[in-house]
Amino acid sequence: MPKQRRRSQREAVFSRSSLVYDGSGRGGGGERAGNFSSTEICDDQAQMAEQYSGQAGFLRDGKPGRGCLVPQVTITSDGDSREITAEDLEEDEVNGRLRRKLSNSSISSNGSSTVFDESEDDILSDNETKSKGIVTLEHLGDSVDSGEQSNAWWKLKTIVHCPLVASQRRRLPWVQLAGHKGSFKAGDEGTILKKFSENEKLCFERLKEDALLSFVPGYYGVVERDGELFLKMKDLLANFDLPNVMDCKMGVRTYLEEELVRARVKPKLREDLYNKMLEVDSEAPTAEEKKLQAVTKPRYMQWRESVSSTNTLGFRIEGIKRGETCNTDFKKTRSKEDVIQVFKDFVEGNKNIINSYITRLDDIKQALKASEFFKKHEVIGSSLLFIHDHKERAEVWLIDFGKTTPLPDGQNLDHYRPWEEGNREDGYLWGLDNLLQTLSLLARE
Ligand SMILES: O=P(O)(O)O[C@H]1[C@H](O)[C@@H](OP(=O)(O)O)[C@H](OP(=O)(O)O)[C@@H](OP(=O)(O)O)[C@H]1O
Ligand SMILES: Nc1ncnc2c1ncn2[C@@H]1O[C@H](COP(=O)(O)OP(=O)(O)O)[C@@H](O)[C@H]1O
Repeated sequence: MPKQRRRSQREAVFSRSSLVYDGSGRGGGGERAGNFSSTEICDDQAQMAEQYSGQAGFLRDGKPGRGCLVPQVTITSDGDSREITAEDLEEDEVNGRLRRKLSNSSISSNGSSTVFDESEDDILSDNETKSKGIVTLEHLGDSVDSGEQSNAWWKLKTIVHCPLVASQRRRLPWVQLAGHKGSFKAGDEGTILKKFSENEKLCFERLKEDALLSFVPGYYGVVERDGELFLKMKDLLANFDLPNVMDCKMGVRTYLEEELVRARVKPKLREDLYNKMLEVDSEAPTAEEKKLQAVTKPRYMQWRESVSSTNTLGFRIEGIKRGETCNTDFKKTRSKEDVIQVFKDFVEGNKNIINSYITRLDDIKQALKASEFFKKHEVIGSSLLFIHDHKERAEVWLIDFGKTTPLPDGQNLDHYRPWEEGNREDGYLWGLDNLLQTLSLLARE
């Protein structure tokens, strides 16, 4: 059946369905629950199921967790839809600057890749599918330094026979463990260009004066290439020799509250996300979703959070490049034990590297606590990028501020409190504590 027709049929079915918050915890973030307080990482599934069913939010450090329900956007055949209000629409406008980020679509990203299995077409295409790991960045020939317009992007790969300086050659190929394929281009020496997002640009600008400055990639402004805008930033891999890289997405929530509202107000059924869900677990979609062959984005994101360690630990592993192999198949890496094993493999049991990572994460924690930026922003979908090499050099950086959004004047987050819709908490520091605790366990093994 033609794609277009399939879509309109789905929409017809969907208009009779509704998006409701059922609070049941079915298939989504129901495991992220409250009324729990512990100094331990919470990864015991039975305990989780018992204590958290249908609720959200938990704390460590002995603070009492406040129970709250995870607002879900699942599809049911009957129930009430929320009406669109003028306020909703206004909010939609205000948040329009995030639209580019929110309207990206992607397809599957499971499995691993090596330097050699990225097809030419994939490399050349700019269709914003998900990146699988090792990619070859397009490069803008000579004018990349100047900030001037250029005629066309070329791929570095196509010019490897030309006399390149060593650092350019070493940067081939580049590593992109998460995000959308085609989002990055090669910049001049030691820099990369990321597709422009107004929101991310504002974050980089605000971070210039902030305590976090030395933990985020150097930012060198907006550049235009071939009619497209990019954010120019430091390539964190540039000074490493054959770096090993890990991307850890931070926080207990990976979608903006705005996305939840949008999905209620103007539900968009996504076949690509349904298919990504099926690839991981054919039983995950509800009967209704199976009928529709589609899910909403928040439903997909909540499900991703529940099957990975996002809900239970406040962070999850997105991808790893070790040696010449990339692996982005960590969607079901959920328990503390599994996470420890992945870290152990990543550093090949090297305690010096683990200890360097712990020291750096401790510094990051102190900087986060001192940061005015952090206090005043909801940090969603941001990652910690771990990089080390065979010389035992090890660094951690904060990356991806595409969905980091400022709070209204006067509102602050503590990044520990459980999330309830409206409070905009992200669980970042709770996740960081769990990450530190996980690495400490590994260091003591
Ligand atoms: O990791 P998988 O399971 O593939 O899911 C992806 C990631 O969550 C992306 O976040 P990130 O870019 O941080 O990796 C997200 O992009 P957003 O950041 O735009 O939300 C994608 O949303 P869509 O692009 O809407 O599909 C979503 O499909
Ligand atoms: N400054 C950087 N230096 C080196 N690698 C980076 C840098 N920024 C991003 N990356 C790589 O690109 C991937 C995706 O980056 P990210 O900013 O999260 O993109 P997106 O906004 O599309 O999700 C990361 O997992 C990492 O591998």
